[in-house]
Amino acid sequence: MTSMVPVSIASPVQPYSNLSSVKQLAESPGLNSIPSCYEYSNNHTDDQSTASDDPDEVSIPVIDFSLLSSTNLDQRLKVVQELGRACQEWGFFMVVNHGIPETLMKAIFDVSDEFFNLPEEEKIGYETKHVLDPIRCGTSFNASKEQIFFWRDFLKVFVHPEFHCPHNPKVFSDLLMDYVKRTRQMGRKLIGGISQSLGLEEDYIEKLLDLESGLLIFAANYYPPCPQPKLAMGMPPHSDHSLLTLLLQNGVGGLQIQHKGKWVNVNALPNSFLVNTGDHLEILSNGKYKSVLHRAAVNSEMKRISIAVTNGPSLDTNVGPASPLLTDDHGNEIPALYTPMTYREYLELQQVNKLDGKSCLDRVKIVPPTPST
Ligand SMILES: O=C(O)CCC(=O)C(=O)O
Ligand SMILES: [Fe+2]
Repeated sequence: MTSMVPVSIASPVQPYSNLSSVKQLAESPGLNSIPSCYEYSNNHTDDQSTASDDPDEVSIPVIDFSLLSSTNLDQRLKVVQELGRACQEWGFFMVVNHGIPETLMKAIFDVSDEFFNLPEEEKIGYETKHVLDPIRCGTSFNASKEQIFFWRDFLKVFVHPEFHCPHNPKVFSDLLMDYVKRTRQMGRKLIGGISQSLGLEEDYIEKLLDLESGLLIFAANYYPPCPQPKLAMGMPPHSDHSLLTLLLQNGVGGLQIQHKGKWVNVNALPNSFLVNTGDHLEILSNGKYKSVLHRAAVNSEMKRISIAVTNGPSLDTNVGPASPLLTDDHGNEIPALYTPMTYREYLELQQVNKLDGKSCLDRVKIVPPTPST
């Protein structure tokens, strides 16, 4: 069997292959410190607070999903307002009463875990080459571009409008299809509520961004136990490219979001979904609903798996701020703050750069001219 350990422990900085897994490194016998190329905290002094700080845990807004289908209009209006507030004040909320069976949620974790446990040789076929390849497997974020690696392996699969799935484990495909069908419905309903919270028709975003052919990416993140968790980082501060991301974690915390300029820990109620706003909602809402910065810390005790489904526009829809949001109540024009771009172009732009805060979104932001004096 060929060795796929990314770096030798004796000589840490070695040519690195995208295929290598940090899982295999973490399982090397006697590993009690991390190679220097994983020392995030020592190399990001510009990131004012690093994972070595211990952020507070906060209560994030909770949305009762069942109320979005309520026939009681007052109840529905109330939950739409709550959704709008959660998007505007947090960019993050927890969804309960979503109707997705607990057994399916558990099965998705188990099958993802099984995938990461496949021999490295088997995962080679899914080496990450191009951001638009429908099945990609790798480590860190974009290991060919990074000097400091993240303590994370990943699998990313395009599951809509075309459904893809690795051949192994054998049960993956049926489970994933069911999971995607249900999370897609949930995402569309939430986006409908968010559309209304912006004062638009419920199906406005759906139609404008052609969500019938919207791109959904299933991402499983695997963070093995790390001998020096305060030095390493599972995923650095970033915003998601999506409209909305639906996230689950295997009961092990680690997700942190930036709220009012401070990093805070978020933990989900059992069987709830964590939902965050992405860059395309920020663009569409002309900056009203900002995408939220988040990151994943690691720990020394337990492996952590998170499962994200990103809900995005169709790849070829040009997305810019929604035109009804560019006029105020008095009919005055509001300047568009983002340059329209297709989702395809946006994904390619993100991939050629390092994952770095909101740097991709910054490239489509329009800087207003400074008033001449
Ligand atoms: O593991 C987590 O909690 C965060 C994952 C994440 O941010 C992502 O997949 O984009
Ligand atoms: Fe993310």
